[in-house]
Amino acid sequence: MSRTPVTVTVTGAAGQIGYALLFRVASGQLLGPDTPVRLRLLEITPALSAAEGTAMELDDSAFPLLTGIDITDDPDVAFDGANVALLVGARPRTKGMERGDLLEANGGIFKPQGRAINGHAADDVKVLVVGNPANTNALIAKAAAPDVPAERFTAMTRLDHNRALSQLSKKTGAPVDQISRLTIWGNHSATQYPDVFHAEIAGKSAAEAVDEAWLADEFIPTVAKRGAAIIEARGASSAASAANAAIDHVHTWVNGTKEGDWTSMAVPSDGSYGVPEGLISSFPVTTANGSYEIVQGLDINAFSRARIDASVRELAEEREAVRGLGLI
Ligand SMILES: NC(=O)C1=CN([C@@H]2O[C@H](COP(=O)(O)OP(=O)(O)OC[C@H]3O[C@@H](n4cnc5c(N)ncnc54)[C@H](O)[C@@H]3O)[C@@H](O)[C@H]2O)C=CC1
Ligand SMILES: O=C([O-])CC(=O)C(=O)O
Repeated sequence: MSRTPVTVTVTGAAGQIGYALLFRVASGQLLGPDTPVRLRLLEITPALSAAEGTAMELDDSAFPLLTGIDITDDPDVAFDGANVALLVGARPRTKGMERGDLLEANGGIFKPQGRAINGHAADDVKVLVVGNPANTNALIAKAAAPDVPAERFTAMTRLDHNRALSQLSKKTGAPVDQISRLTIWGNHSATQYPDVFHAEIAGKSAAEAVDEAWLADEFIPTVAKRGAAIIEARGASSAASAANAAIDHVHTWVNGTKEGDWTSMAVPSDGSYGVPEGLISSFPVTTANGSYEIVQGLDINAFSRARIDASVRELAEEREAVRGLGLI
């Protein structure tokens, strides 16, 4: 274990996802059992003490791979030398807040963080935005970091992907590891489109194993509204499953997708599948050697086209809104 530590910056470190995420990063589940990590935790000033408490617990876990922890409320310090940046902290929507207010409040967080990444992160930085509205927050951070290659800014739809895998597994009885080529398209919101038309179960068409009524009336709404269902049931938004998906997202980005399979990541569009260039939209992607590529050439049927277009339209509206606010 003589490798140089990888610097992982986590924002919102004192929040509930942070609490579920940091121990897994420190234990080696993010980057693998041979990669030491240095954690840099960013919090707002009033939450620094709580972040320090979490750091004490990280110390008390005596993780062999954890070489150090820094805690700060200054983004320039937090992103200094960051190889992996997990942007979790965000301003939640509160009562009476309009969507524009939410986008503006988050612009106040993700614009300075994008600038700090631009000025201080390592040349190979990989950014995952988890904080909602994740796709548009990633767009704001990307716009504030013109010196970082745009493709390094991604947003999380892996939780939606995992939710879709699990629902399809329950319906068909197939174990999740026999299901491949599922796709989440579009926005991490209720308009997202979980697509099984290219998915396979043990190498056979998944779409043929289910009927269209189940897809339209149960599968798609269950996956798309799962976040709200968790809030309703738990009284708090999903945290451990979100942290798990963040681990999966970065682990796959760094270590590669399985032969013959792909995953879902929200990445800057290159115009593929009619998604306007630059929007951070979820696509099927393969990864290898620390890079990803959007899977090309899939046939999109009319059922899928309408749903992809609806979610992409929402992303375009969010982009217009943040443009109007001068955030990009
Ligand atoms: N993309 C996805 O699939 C999912 C996204 N989320 C989103 O993740 C975000 C975090 O969720 P939780 O951890 O449950 O929230 P939380 O409210 O428990 O924690 C958020 C933390 O971020 C901190 N924070 C706020 N502004 C900050 C700033 N400028 N810099 C650094 N830290 C800051 C807060 O002090 C707080 O400790 C939320 O926006 C939530 O909606 C949650 C689940 C899934
Ligand atoms: O709405 C939220 O904060 C939670 C969320 O994104 C999800 O669980 O997918």
